[in-house]
Amino acid sequence: MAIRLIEEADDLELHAALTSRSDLDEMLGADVALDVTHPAASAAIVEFATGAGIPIVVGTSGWSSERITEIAQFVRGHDDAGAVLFVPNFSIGSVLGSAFAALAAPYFDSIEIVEAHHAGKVDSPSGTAVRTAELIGEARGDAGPVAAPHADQRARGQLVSGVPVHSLRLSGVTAEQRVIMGGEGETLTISHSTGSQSAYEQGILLALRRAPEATGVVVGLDALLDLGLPGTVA
Ligand SMILES: NC(=O)C1=CN([C@@H]2O[C@H](COP(=O)(O)OP(=O)(O)OC[C@H]3O[C@@H](n4cnc5c(N)ncnc54)[C@H](OP(=O)(O)O)[C@@H]3O)[C@@H](O)[C@H]2O)C=CC1
Ligand SMILES: O=C(O)C1=N[C@H](C(=O)O)C[C@H](O)C1
Repeated sequence: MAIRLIEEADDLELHAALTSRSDLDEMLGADVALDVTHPAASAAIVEFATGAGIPIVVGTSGWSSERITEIAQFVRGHDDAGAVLFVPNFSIGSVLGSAFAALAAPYFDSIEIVEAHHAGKVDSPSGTAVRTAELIGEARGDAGPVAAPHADQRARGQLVSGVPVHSLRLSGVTAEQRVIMGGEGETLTISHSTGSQSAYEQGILLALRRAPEATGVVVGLDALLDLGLPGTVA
């Protein structure tokens, strides 16, 4: 789908389309790279691109904030390193859903995330859920950590920034996320469903067009949408 988008866009030209059997050197000469591969392959691809001074858009999931910080340190330490734009989710609706969750987070002490993906997804929790939980953690500030009672029990999910995340892997699903918040006598649910991969098209094109002018390491399409969320890794 990414290849088709690039080929169809008047202002973009496909330099090379790599597979798992390609030599990363095929990237050389490109103005921008797009990594949508596999969590086990992504680190080497990103390191190659930044080392070669090629700005890269990373859609591949499975990146921890620790690894992103390491990449940010490398980029900061090398003037000629290519910028890295990590995009946990290319869907505008998903990005807005995460932003709305961050906005509401200080007002609800109980917050949990339930994400569902197709059965072929190899990593969990999803990159989107990790990003959403991190935004919630940051947004809470003085409100302190989310209440996550009995979180030591396995069925209570995996804590990300103190937020329990529950992952479902189901046939018949593309990608879904619900952020459920509990307060005094009420709950608020922020829900997003990806019905088709076409949801990613607008975000992929936006990221590819903006990456060449990016500097350092940027996390989240929200940074390009001027939503005012934390996105630039200092
Ligand atoms: N940010 C976002 O909005 C989205 C992110 N994703 C993420 O993108 C990633 C890919 O997802 P999906 O497209 O469903 O996965 P697929 O398994 O369908 O496709 C992965 C592709 O990556 C290629 N590939 C694997 N390893 C390498 C490598 N070392 N070098 C070059 N190419 C490689 C594979 O090629 P080959 O055929 O040779 O194996 C294959 O074409 C996942 O991490 C997923 O979570 C997915 C959707 C949206
Ligand atoms: O594997 C997928 O399909 C997706 N992965 C990304 C993630 O981990 O959040 C983005 C989207 O949810 C689709």
